[in-house]
Amino acid sequence: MSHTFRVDLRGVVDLLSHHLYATPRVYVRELLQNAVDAITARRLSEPRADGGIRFEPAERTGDRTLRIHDTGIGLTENQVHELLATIGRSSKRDDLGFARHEFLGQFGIGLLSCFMVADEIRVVTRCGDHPTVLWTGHSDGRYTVVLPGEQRAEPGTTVTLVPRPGEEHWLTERTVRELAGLYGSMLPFTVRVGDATVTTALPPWEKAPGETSAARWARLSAYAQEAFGFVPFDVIDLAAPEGGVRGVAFVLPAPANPAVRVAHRVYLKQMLLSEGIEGLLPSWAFFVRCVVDTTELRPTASREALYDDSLLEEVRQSLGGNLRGWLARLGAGDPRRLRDFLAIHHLGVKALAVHDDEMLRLVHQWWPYETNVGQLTLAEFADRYGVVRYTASADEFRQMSTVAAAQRIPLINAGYVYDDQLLPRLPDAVDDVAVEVLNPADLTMRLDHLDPAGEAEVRPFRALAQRVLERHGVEVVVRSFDPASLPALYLLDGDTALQGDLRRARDDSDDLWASLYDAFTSGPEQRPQLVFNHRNPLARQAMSTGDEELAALAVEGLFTQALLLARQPLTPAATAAFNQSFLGLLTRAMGQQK
Ligand SMILES: Nc1ncnc2c1ncn2[C@@H]1O[C@H](COP(=O)(O)OP(=O)(O)OP(=O)(O)O)[C@@H](O)[C@H]1O
Repeated sequence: MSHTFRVDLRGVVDLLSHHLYATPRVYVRELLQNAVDAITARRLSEPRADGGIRFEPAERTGDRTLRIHDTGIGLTENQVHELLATIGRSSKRDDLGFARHEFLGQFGIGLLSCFMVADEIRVVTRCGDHPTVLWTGHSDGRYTVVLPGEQRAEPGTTVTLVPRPGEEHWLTERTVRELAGLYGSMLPFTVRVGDATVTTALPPWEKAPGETSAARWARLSAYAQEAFGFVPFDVIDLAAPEGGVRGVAFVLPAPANPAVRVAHRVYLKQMLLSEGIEGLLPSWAFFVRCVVDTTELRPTASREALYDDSLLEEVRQSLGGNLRGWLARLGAGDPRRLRDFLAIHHLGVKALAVHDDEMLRLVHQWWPYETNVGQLTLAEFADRYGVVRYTASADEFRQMSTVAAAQRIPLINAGYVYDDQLLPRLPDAVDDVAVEVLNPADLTMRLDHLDPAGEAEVRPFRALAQRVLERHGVEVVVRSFDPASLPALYLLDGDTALQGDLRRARDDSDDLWASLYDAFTSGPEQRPQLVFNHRNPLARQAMSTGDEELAALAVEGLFTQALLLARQPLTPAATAAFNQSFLGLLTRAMGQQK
C-alpha cells in the first residue's frame, strides 16, 4: 500500500529561516518577485495591462498587517489549491520542469519565506473574469479557501501578512520602504510603499539619453558611495552577452586584501538578488566591486548565490576580459593613471602575479622598480640592459648597488614583498626575457684580482687582517674595484646571514637546543666577506704600512665602517672593535702632534 509524504510546515519554515535564507529581510524580495512575475504573466496576453505594485505597511492598514497589491494575472480557485497550497509547485516552470525564462521565480517555495515574519498569510486574488478567491494559510500548515461575496474590482492579487508576535517591526513603513527600495528600486514597474515611489533611480548599468560623461561619472560615483561606501578610483562598463549581463565595476580607491572573497551586487531581471554574490569575477579581480544585472544566470533557491555552472564560468571569463581591456586601455592611453592604479593596488596585483601570468605581465610592464640606475619598470630595464639582474633582498641591494653600478652592473632591488618569487617566474609569462640573480659572492667574482706581484705584496696585510677579524667570522679578500673612494666593502648574502644567526644562537644556548640548531647549521660554514679595495688610497696605505699596530687599528676601523655602510647591525664585538680602533687611532694621532 502506498502513502503520500506529509509535510510538517513548521519544520519547513524552520528549515527555510535557519538554513536557506540568511535573514527574514528576504520576505520583501519574495513578495516583490511574485508580484513582478504575475504582472509579466498578465502582459504575455495583455501587453498593455497596467504594471503597478503597492505596499500598504502596518501603520496604514490600521490592523498591524502588511498588504501588497499587484495588478498581475491573479489565480483561479483551482490554481490557488494547486499552486499556493502545494509546496514546491510553481507556475513558472514549463511542462518539462525547466524554469521559464521570463520569470524570476521557479522553485515554488518563495511565499513560505513570509512565515518567517507572519503567522498567517491571506491571498485575495482574481484572474480575468473568474470569481475572486480568498486563500488563508497558517504557519502550522492549515489553510482555507473561500469565495468571498465581495469581488475585486480588477484582476490582480493582494497578499496580507498577519505578523508573528515579536516580528511586527518587519512590517513597519520604514522597514518595508527600505527593503522594497533595496530589492526593487531598479525594477521596470512602479513600486510604491505608502505614498512613496521607490523605483525612481536610473539603474547604474543604463545610460540616460544625452547624459554627459561628467554627469554619468557623478551619478555612478554617488551610487558607489551609497552602495559600497567609497568614491571609486574609476568606473568600468561591463557586458557579458552570453549571460545577459550588463553592469559596472567600481575600482577601489584604497588597497584591498586579495585573499578576501569579493562580494558583488547582482540583479536578476532588474530585481536585486543579493548584495553578497561571490564568484562572479575571476579571483584576480580583487580590486573592484560590481553591480550587474543578468537575465540568464540562474540563482540558487536561497537567491544568495549563483549556480556555478559553465555559463557562469563563461561570464566570469568575459567580465575578466572587460577588466583586462580597461587595464590595456589605460596602459595605451593613460599610463600615468595605470601607475596611479598600481600605486594603490600593487601589493594585491603582485600577490596574484605569483601564480597568474596576466598579473605578472602587468607588473613587468608598469610597476616601477628601485634599481641602481634609477626607477625603471622591468620591461624598460630588460630593454635597456638585456638581462633582468636582481638582488633577492633589500640588504644585499644596499650592500652592492653602488659597487655594482661602478662596475656597470645594473641591478634591481627585488627585496620588496613577493618580488623574489615574481622575478624568477618572469620567463614563464614574458617572451624573450632573461633573468639572473646577483649574490654578493657573484659580485666578488666580478671584481678585479690583483696581478701576481700585487697579490704577493698584500699577502702579509691580508694575513694580519684575517687574524684581526677572525673573531668576527669574516673572510678577508683584497680586490681592485670602483668606486676608488670606497676603502672596503662588506658582503653578506641572505643564506650566510641566516647561518650566522643560527650559529650565534647555538653558541648561546644549552646542549639540548644546541643540538637542534646543529641540525640547521650543518654544512661548510659560509662567511661574510670584507673586500679591501686596492684602488683606494687609504686602504693601500694600510696595506703597505710596516706598522702592524697601525694596520690592525685601520683594519678594525674599516671593517666597522663597511658594516655601517652595509647597514648591518653592530654586534657587541663589532662595537668593541670600533671603539678600540677609533680610540687607538686618536691616541696615535694625538701622540704624533705632541
Ligand atoms: N502575487 C501573485 N500573483 C499570482 N500568482 C502568485 C502570486 N504569488 C504567488 N503566486 C503563485 O504561487 C506560486 C508559488 O509561489 P512561490 O513564491 O512560493 O514560488 P515561485 O515564485 O513559483 O518560486 P520561487 O520559490 O523561486 O520564488 C507561484 O508559482 C505563482 O503561481
